[in-house]
Amino acid sequence: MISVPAMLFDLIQAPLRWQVLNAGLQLDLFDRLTDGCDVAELAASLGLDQRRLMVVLDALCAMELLDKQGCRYQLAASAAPYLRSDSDRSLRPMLQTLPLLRHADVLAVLRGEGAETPPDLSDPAFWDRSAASLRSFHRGMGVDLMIGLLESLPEWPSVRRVLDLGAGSETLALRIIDQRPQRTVTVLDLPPLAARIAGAVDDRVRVISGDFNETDLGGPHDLIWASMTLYFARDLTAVLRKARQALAAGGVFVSLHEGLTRQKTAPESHVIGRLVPALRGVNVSFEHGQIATALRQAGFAEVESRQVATPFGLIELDVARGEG
Ligand SMILES: C[S@@+](CC[C@H](N)C(=O)[O-])C[C@H]1O[C@@H](n2cnc3c(N)ncnc32)[C@H](O)[C@@H]1O
Repeated sequence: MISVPAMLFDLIQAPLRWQVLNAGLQLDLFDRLTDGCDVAELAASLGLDQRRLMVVLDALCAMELLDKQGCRYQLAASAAPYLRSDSDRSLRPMLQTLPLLRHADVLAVLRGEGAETPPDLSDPAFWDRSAASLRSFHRGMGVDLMIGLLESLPEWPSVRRVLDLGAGSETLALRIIDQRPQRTVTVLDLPPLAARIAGAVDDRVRVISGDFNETDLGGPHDLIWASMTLYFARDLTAVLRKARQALAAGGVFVSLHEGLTRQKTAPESHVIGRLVPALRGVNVSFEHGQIATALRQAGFAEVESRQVATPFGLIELDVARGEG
């Protein structure tokens, strides 16, 4: 556990880390430095002062995103998959859009200064605009974790038909099918994001375009996966009941959402990550046990819940089985 003085001192540095990374993104440094480059050459090509550029490059080295050899800087091998724009696992679309939602002058927002337009998470166009960011999150970090969680289920080896509710991208569906081509995956998402997903898959993936509050979920499915999407259920129990009815006998429903504890003050990653949207009036987090309770109310006989440590914070995994 980090001491309070150490934590407070670290907070002085924390915003600078983001700003240094952001400078690197804006200047396209990570693509420019993929094969290494001399600082004088780089400064000339960017029209920047060499001394100042070196200060920023050294900071990126301190953050282990670049390597330095004399006056030559190169993108670090461990960072390259996530920071090169041409990499399958590039996190750049996420890094360039998520901060627009998460960062703000907190004091100004708290004081109600400036024209604040809250993001409208119920607007399908909002999710369509988030498509590149979601795909990048999935490819760069999310889907590895999700596949690991699916593989931890005893049912997984026998699962043939999967529904990904509020999928956000085709990435998980394609990974599931690549693992075992006999599987079929249906993804459900709002139009126009669903149309975008349909354009990125072949006939191995079925796409349902609609709102899960109203649309038929198809089926029967052996497994229904719902990750960070159930906030948009108008009646959570009703949506979960509909999901239960769309499962085959012996089917399993899996939810991955945060579960806030300590009177909604933990885990820190979620409380801080969703602070600015919450200040602007958009507060969608679930509390610990809320989904498990709704799953039981929806008629599932058995609900198993556990906390999962992820690179984006502690998340609650709820696995529901059986008829109530
Ligand atoms: C935060 S993203 C989560 C994406 C993905 N499941 C994940 O865990 O990364 C929320 C997703 O839910 C979808 N969504 C929001 N409201 C929905 C609704 N009423 N019906 C279907 N999908 C919805 C959004 O379009 C988006 O793809």
